[in-house]
Amino acid sequence: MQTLKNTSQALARAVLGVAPQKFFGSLFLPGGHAPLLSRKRADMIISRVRMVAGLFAVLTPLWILVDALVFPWPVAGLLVAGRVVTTLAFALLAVSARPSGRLFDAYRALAFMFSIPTLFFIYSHPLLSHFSVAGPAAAIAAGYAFLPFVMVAGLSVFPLTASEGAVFAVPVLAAEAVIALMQLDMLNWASHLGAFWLLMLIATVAILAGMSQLSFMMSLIRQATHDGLTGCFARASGEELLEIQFHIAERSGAPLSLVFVDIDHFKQINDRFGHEAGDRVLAHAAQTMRAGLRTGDILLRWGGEEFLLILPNTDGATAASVVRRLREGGLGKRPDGSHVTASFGVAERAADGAAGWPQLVEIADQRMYLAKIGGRDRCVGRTEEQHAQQVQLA
Ligand SMILES: Nc1nc2c(ncn2[C@@H]2O[C@H](COP(=O)(O)OP(=O)(O)OP(=O)(O)O)[C@@H](O)[C@H]2O)c(=O)[nH]1
Repeated sequence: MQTLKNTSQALARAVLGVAPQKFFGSLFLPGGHAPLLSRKRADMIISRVRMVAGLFAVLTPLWILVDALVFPWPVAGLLVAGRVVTTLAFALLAVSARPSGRLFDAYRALAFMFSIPTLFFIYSHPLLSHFSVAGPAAAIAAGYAFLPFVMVAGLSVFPLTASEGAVFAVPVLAAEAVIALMQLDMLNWASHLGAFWLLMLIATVAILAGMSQLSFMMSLIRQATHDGLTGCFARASGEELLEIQFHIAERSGAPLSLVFVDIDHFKQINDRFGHEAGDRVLAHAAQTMRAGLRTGDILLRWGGEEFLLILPNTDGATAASVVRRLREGGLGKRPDGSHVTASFGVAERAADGAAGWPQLVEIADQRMYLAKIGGRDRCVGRTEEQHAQQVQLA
């Protein structure tokens, strides 16, 4: 049974290029899955929309020559007018779509892009059927009927989930169905049904291609944004996440806590047991911390043996209880069998009046330092800091 499972997994991996769980994980990826992924995906979609729109803004007017040469008047004139409008729409899209990091803008750009050829198809197809053309014009007109096939195949260019791909394919399929219904008296049922079936198959393959792009993109982003040793977010991507979370909290007025974590006497591990043993301790401590967090909490490696814990929608008191839970669970063991401990500094955006995320990090860092000088293996938050100040004054 296990062999069968392994073989089918290996087969699926060979076909899909990634583990099937990862591939199908991208099926219904919600927009807010990870703010970083959403941002990068939105920008990639918009830059591809710009590229495709720019390409068609150049290619569409070139085809005017073919229309003018092949079709009789007034069909040629009407087609040329349609192409001029189409060209202008593509050009407008190519210059106006700007990467904003927002998925909504990416969806809007995609919808605009797909609606241009769909409307041209709805406009041109009845036109060509109405004025019956013959000879080379008839051959070219028959080719124009394949425009919806090109459109659904174009879905494969974008890193989309299955549901997103389906949403963008449906209007094209609907346009094909409407056109077919309008012409039922002229052409036979079977050929329309066959064409529709083929269109659906191409849409399915294009959506699968878009999903595998998304899956590939997700693994590339993961590699680029995560620290190889600990699997936590790396500092650069972590700073981006901090900025996003800080703005979200500022806009909504929600609390946002930050915990600065620094492993105690880590240098001794390296010095006594070697760098590799130190690496193992670091990786294990990070893994233990991650396992103790809620989904939505973010752990990033700030550098060396320092970590930052971003806790959205969490006030200072709750953050302190999160730290208590982490400390109780332990951070693993040193090679000599003693417990790994750390010093923690907690800061909260509103309570500490931080003007920006760098200031919030600075406050948490200072409190972590207070925890170090207070004897290590402890947590210092706003209350403990105030208490220490009162003791100093007294
Ligand atoms: N093995 C390993 N060591 C690292 C890594 N990054 C940083 N270090 C080491 O971590 C040590 C940090 O030492 P210190 O900053 O003196 O801090 P500490 O020994 O933990 O002492 P306190 O923080 O004061 O408790 C240095 O020796 C670094 O070389 C890493 O990726 N792997």
